Amino acid sequence: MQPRWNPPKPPRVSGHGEGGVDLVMSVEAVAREAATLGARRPDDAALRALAGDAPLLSLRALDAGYGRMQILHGLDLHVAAGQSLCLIGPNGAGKSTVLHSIYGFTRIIGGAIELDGRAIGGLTPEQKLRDAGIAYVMQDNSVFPRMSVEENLLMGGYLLPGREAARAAAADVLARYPRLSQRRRAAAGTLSGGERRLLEIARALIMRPRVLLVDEPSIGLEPRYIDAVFEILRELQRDQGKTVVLVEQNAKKGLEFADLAYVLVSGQLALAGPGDALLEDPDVGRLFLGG
Ligand SMILES: Nc1ncnc2c1ncn2[C@@H]1O[C@H](COP(=O)(O)OP(=O)(O)OP(=O)(O)O)[C@@H](O)[C@H]1O
Repeated sequence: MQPRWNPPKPPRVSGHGEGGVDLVMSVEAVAREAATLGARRPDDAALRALAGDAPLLSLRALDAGYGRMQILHGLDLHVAAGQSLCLIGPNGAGKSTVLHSIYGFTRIIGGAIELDGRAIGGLTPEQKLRDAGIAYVMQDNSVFPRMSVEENLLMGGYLLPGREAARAAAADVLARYPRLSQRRRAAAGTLSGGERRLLEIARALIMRPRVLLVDEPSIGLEPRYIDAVFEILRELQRDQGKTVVLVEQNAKKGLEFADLAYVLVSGQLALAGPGDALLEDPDVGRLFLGG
């Protein structure tokens, strides 16, 4: 008889190197490398300095998880207004859990989450979105395929007071993205992969957030759309001053994009620095960039 419980697969470290080479490491190698990187972990003062000593969003010694399972262990993180920060690391390291914790999807066990120096760890996701100006773009394909582009955008405004406010916000967003505007009456399911990702980001903008949490913007996208999506995020950061915190499995793209990068291993910070510095870092190169 087949066992009903499938034993967990061993963790893999995967990255996308030059030429799209996937790097896969054994469990032992992951443990060994994690220990090496841990020795280089910056302290809180160094992390604050990376955020110009003026963080907008901070995690302080955050312990968080799901139910009884603790995933994040004493995580410190600081990002300033208008900065971008990319989380990279092995599968299962807890990168998405960081975004889930900031947005309010996890159980906070200890530590604090602060926005502008105010503790926000106790707010619900709705309060985060409506009151704190934090929006979350989830990893999975989350458009409603049978609804039009415009209707999908209106869904992003469900916390606004009344349909008219949502319509006005959707019109603002459509004015910024002609590609979506041209197709606003089309069913979202007929959009290309890149357009669907744009719609997901645009929907998160309806509430005019200050902070955008973006989970794996490049996942499932054909290579020709990936640069376009990062360009949209860059424009939001550079021209509109949004703070962007993202998780990215394509480490090279994430590091090229982000001002700051944090490497997470087993729910702990292993390494952090400017994105371009980590792009040149030999440990990061070996682990995540294919050599
Ligand atoms: N909603 C959830 N409920 C329970 N456990 C979860 C949930 N989401 C994630 N986990 C668990 O938390 C751990 C960390 O997962 P997480 O998705 O944060 O890692 P990750 O670094 O983003 O990985 P990946 O790169 O594979 O997406 C994993 O063991 C995962 O199974």
